[in-house]
Amino acid sequence: MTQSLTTTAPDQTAAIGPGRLILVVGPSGAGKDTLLGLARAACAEDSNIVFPRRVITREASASEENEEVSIGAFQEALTRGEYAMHWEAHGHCYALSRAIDDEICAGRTIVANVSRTVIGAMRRAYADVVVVSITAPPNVLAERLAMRQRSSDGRLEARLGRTVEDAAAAPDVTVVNTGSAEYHSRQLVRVIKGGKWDD
Ligand SMILES: Nc1ncnc2c1ncn2[C@@H]1O[C@H](COP(=O)(O)OP(=O)(O)OP(=O)(O)O)[C@@H](O)[C@H]1O
Ligand SMILES: O=P(O)(O)OC[C@H]1O[C@H](OP(=O)(O)O)[C@H](O)[C@@H]1O
Repeated sequence: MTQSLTTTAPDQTAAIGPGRLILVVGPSGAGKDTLLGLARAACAEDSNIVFPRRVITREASASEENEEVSIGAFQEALTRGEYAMHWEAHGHCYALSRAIDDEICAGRTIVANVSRTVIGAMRRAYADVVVVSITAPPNVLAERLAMRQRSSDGRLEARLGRTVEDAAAAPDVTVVNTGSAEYHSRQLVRVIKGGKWDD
């Protein structure tokens, strides 16, 4: 497990700051949205911590209030440069709006569940990036996805089989989410607030 919480982009003049960008990543079923939901509630009183809604080409559901867009609207917004980052996975397109850049320029902390494929580019684009990997053993992932029964998930074997091989995707902090979600969400909150995470 690694604990160097801050990554400084090589070209400080070009990087967007001074606020922090916290990227929560990990395999499907690890518990990213669960821990983020609990952390969001714990940070509700702090207006300097922002959990932006993701833009996704799928319907919003009980497990996530994403901004739902059609594939056409997504591509038009992308062409207009409206997204700070975007990626594709599991047959859907995802993005975070450029509005996060204004928040980061104002010194706020942005916390979001993103693809491991965007980490390298985000480390270069932003001045203060922290990557938090949420993980669990493969059998736990399989059990959790089977239990979740989200209708838009598609074939669970495909979700479980997805891997991202990218040296730039190495996390700063790893949370093995096999204890209680409440316990691990408190670890995430400590990272979000800039403290030691495993006290
Ligand atoms: N610590 C935990 N203990 C038990 N169950 C958990 C824990 N964390 C999450 N879960 C459950 O595991 C399932 C998957 O969690 P969640 O949807 O948060 O994963 P995810 O990493 O966001 O997955 P995806 O990338 O597919 O969206 C959910 O049903 C959730 O309730
Ligand atoms: O495997 P990689 O590329 O790291 O992650 C891809 C995407 O998979 C999950 O999407 P969903 O919210 O389950 O649809 C994550 O939230 C992430 O956005």
